[in-house]
Amino acid sequence: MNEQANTRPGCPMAAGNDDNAGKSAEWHGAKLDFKESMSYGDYLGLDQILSAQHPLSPNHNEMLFIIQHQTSELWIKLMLHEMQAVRQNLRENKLQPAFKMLARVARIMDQLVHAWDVLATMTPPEYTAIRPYLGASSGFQSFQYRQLEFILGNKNATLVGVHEKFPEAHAILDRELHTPSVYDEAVMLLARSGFAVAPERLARDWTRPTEPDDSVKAAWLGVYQDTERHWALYELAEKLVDLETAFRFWRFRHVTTVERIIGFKTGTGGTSGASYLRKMLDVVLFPELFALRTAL
Ligand code: HEM
Ligand SMILES: N[C@@H](CC(=O)c1ccccc1NC=O)C(=O)O
Repeated sequence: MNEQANTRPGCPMAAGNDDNAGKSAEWHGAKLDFKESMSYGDYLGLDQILSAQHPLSPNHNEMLFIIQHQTSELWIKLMLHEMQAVRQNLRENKLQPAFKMLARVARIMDQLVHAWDVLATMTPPEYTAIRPYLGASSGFQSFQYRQLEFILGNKNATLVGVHEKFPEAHAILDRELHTPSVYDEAVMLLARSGFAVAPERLARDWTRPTEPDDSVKAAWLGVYQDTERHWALYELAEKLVDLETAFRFWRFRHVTTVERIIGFKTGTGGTSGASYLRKMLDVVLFPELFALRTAL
């Protein structure tokens, strides 16, 4: 008798099978009784995660829409966790751990870029059936996404107000707005490494988005002109460029997927929709790292 067939959990042949009579359930030595100890689902909080999908429409495709966003939010949560640690490591001049985390964040972003392929299986009529149920909700109100933009330096004080309804999220975002970004920390590291960064750049208004600075450009140029001497800063610069490149692809896939699904309709969040998202393609997170390349 094939052991695999008759001892598979839930296999009707297992129940009452003579080979198993009188024996307690067994499967390749695996622990099967979790009445008293922590199981997979307990550890991962799957009760909460898997009971958090509440489609509002009768449309089959809404489950895809919900899960696509929920998984994106989970990955954004991890990116924030990593980027906060990157910022702290840069402050402490610990570059090696920061490199590992930056590489991880870039790979997560790549994964989110490819995730658009799944959502793009949803056609305009399929989405049109769901859209009326979304009301005024929009990804524009994603608090974690806004925090990610802020930690990367794309600050925007006006958008913090969106989260006033949720004091905890609002406080976190407001703190992030006032905190130097990961890129600001990289610039401070350049200064600590002996590069002449303008004092105004080192004590700027942190609530403003990153603006290109000639002294920072000259410093990064110095790094790229003598990579042997400044290897760690060179590696940091390239990791940041990797991350920004992945983020640019994400923005591009967002706008092209949106154009494919809703064309040029106004967004549920109140913006012009695809045209607004196209403008966001002009955002440059780490301006000097791209500008210096022309001078090499
Ligand atoms: C059918 C799919 C989607 C459509 C039609 C769509 C549409 C839009 C539109 C029109 C906007 C502009 C804001 C507005 O007025 O609503 C927007 C913003 C946004 N969406 Fe989506 N979106 C889709 C999927 C996603 C997914 C999967 C995510 C991932 C989390 C996402 C995240 C965001 C974010 C973060 C913003 C704000 C961007 C910014 O302010 O720069 N969207 N989306
Ligand atoms: N802004 C989208 C709606 C939308 O995409 C959305 C709505 C609720 C939750 C997440 C969403 N995704 C990204 O914006 C629209 O205008 O159709």
